[in-house]
Amino acid sequence: MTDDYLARIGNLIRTSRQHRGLTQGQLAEALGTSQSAVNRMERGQQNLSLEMIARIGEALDSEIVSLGYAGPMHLRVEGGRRLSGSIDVRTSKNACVALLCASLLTTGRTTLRRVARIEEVYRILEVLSSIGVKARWTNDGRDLELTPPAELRLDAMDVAAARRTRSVLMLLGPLMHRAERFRIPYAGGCDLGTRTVLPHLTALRRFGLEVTATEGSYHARVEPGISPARAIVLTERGDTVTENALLAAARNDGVTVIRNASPNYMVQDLCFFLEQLGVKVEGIGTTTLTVHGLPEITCDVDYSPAEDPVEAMSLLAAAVVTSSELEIRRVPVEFMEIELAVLEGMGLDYDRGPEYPAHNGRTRLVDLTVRPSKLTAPADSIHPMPFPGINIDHIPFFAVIAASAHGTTLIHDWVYDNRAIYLTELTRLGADVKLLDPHRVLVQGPTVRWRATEMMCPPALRPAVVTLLGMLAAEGTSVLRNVYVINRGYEDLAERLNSLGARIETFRDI
Ligand SMILES: CC(=O)N[C@H]1[C@@H](OP(=O)(O)OP(=O)(O)OC[C@H]2O[C@@H](n3ccc(=O)[nH]c3=O)[C@H](O)[C@@H]2O)O[C@H](CO)[C@@H](O)[C@@H]1O
Ligand SMILES: C=C(OP(=O)(O)O)C(=O)O
Repeated sequence: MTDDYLARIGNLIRTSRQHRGLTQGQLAEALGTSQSAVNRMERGQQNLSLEMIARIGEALDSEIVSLGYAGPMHLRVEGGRRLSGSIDVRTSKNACVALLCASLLTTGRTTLRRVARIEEVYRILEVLSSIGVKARWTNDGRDLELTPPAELRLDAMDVAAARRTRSVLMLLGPLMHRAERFRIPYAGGCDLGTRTVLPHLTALRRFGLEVTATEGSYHARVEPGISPARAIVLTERGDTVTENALLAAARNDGVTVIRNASPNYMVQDLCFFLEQLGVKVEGIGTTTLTVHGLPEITCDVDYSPAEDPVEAMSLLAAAVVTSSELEIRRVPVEFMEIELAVLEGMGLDYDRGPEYPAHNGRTRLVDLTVRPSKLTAPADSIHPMPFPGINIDHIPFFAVIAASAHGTTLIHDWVYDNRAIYLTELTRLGADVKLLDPHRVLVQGPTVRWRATEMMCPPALRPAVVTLLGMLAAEGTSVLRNVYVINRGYEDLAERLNSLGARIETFRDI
C-alpha cells in the first residue's frame, strides 16, 4: 500500500464516519481499537490489514470502505422463532424527506430531531449537500442540522442520488422561491407502476412554475409575482402533491387555500414544521388547508418529526406472523385507528395504553401490546383510502396478516398498478396468495407451513418487508437478496428485530 493510497482510504473513512454521525471514539469502540488509532487511520498514517478494512466497512455500513467490489446487502434469516419484548417506533421516512426539502424554505438553520437514518434520507441529504447545504449529524448522530448556503449551486445537483428517490420532487416547491430556472431529474422511488407527477405540476403552475420534461429532467421556469387568485383544488388527494403545494404556499406572499388536500401523517408533520417557521396553517388534519405565506423566512427552526405509522404496522404484522407477544411503543394512533378496528374485528388480541403526545407536542401516541391471536379473515375486502382510511402503505401488511388468519381475504390495492403483484411472492414462502388481476389478490389462510427460501427482494419497500416477515415465520434459513429497498425506509430493521429475538444476519457480496 502506498502512502497516497492510505491517505485516500483515511479520507474515505473520515467522510463515511462523519456521514454516520460517529465520533472517532465511537468508531474506535466499534472496532475494538483506540481513538488515536482511528485518528492515525484517518490521516493515512496507519497500515491497515484487510481484516481491519472489512471491520471498518461493517462498523460504518459503508460501501466506500470495502474489499474490492462492495456488492448489495443481503439478509440471512433463521426463522421460526418467537419474538418478545418492547420496541419503539422511529420517525417516518415520509415526513423526514419532506422536512429535509422544507429546510430550503428558510435561510436560517434547520434542526430536525431523531431523523430516521435510512437510505431515502441519505439520498436527499446527498442531493442537498451537492447544492451547497451543510448537513451535520449532532447529538450522537440522532439529530440533523441543516444550514443552507447564501447561493444554492443548483447546477451541481447530485443527479445519481436524486434519481433514486421520488421525494426529490418535493424540491420543486421550495426551489421555486430561490431560483427562476432550475432542473430536477426524473423521480425514482418504489417500482409500483406509473406514478404521475401531473398533479404536482398542475398545482405549482398556480404559483408561476412551468415545467417541461425532457432528457430525463424536469426543466423548471418560474414567472415571478404569480400567486393563486383562488383556491387550489388538487385533482387527487396525494400526499407529496399536497406537500409541494404547501411548500410553494409557505413563501407565497398572501393566503393560499388548498382543497382536496391530503390530511395524512407526513402532511401534518410538514404543517407543524411550517408553523414553527412562523407560517400560519389552518385546517391541519382536514382536506382544506389555508396557508398564510411569508415571502421571506430567515429564522432558525427546531422540529421533532413524529413516529412512523407504517413502521408501527410493520412491527404489528411481525408480531402476528410469528405468533408473538410484543409491546410496540410510540404508535401514532390516529394513523392506525382504522387498521386496529379491522384487526380487532379479525380477532386480534391487543391492549392499548393511554395516549401521550409525540415530541412535536401534537401527534397522539400510544403503546400497544399485541398478543398471539386466532384470527379470522375479514368479511369485506381490505382496500386503501386517502386518510382517514386504511393507509395504502399498510395494505401489504394485511396480506401477510391474512395469510395467518382463517379464511379467505380479498386485498384490493386499487391505487398502485404493481404493488399487489409482489404480494404473490409470499407463495414462495408457503402462503396461498392468488393474483386475480394486477390490483387484487386473494389470500387463503392460515398458512399451513411457512417455508424457508432464498429469493431476491421485491423492488418495492413494503412488499419487501412483508417478504422478510414471512421469512421470520418460516422455520429454517432463508436468504433475502439485495435489501437496499428495505433500507430506504427502515432504520436498522434487522438489528432491531434481532433485539426482539429474531435471528437475522446481514451480509454483502465481496
Ligand atoms: C414520500 C411519500 O410521502 N410517499 C408516499 C406518498 O407518495 P406520493 O405522494 O408520491 O404518491 P403518488 O403521487 O405516487 O400517489 C400514489 C398513487 O395514488 C394515486 N392516487 C393518489 C391520491 C388520490 O387521491 N387518488 C389517486 O389515485 C396516484 O395516482 C398514484 O398512483 O403517498 C403514497 C400514497 O399514499 C405512499 O404510498 C407513499 O409512501
Ligand atoms: C411507496 C413508498 O415510498 P415512495 O413514495 O418513497 O416510493 C412507501 O413508503 O411505501
